[in-house]
Amino acid sequence: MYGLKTESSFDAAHFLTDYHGKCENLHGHRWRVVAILATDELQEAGTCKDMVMDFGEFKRILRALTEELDHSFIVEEGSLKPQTMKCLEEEGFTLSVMPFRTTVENLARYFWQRLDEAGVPVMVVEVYETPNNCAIYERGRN
Ligand SMILES: Nc1nc2c(c(=O)[nH]1)N=C([C@H](O)[C@H](O)COP(=O)(O)OP(=O)(O)OP(=O)(O)O)CN2
Ligand SMILES: [Zn+2]
Repeated sequence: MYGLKTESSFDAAHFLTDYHGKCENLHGHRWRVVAILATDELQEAGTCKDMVMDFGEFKRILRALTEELDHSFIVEEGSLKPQTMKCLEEEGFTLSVMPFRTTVENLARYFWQRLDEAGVPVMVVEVYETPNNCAIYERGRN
């Protein structure tokens, strides 16, 4: 088994719905996303011969995904009143609406699924919410 690992980070705001503690309040993180690809065989020919995939392409794909959320407010769909959403939009804030509670576990699954949809052989995604706290989502556990 061959593996390839890269990472990308983004800054965003969020809050946890139905959380009883400080995380129920709007706050921010610098989320660090670490992605690991895995394949049994390397590519056989061409510019990517003997590679899992080109690092440049892997980094570009992951960075594009983190860039989508960078400096946005990640909001769980339905967690704010429609008029609140309207006001935030009218104020010009960038909202990233997600169909899930914005836990680091769900964000790890989100990035795993987006990488899978991009056609890369993703095995594991780790998302660090703080330097010490990380959630992991792995192939075969979806
Ligand atoms: N299993 C999970 N637990 C928590 C999550 C989560 O996504 N999954 N998220 C949060 C909050 O988002 C919160 O921002 C993180 O809280 P905390 O660990 O307390 O982070 P701090 O940086 O504030 O830690 P301090 O040690 O207090 O500085 C909570 N739990
Ligand atoms: Zn948080």
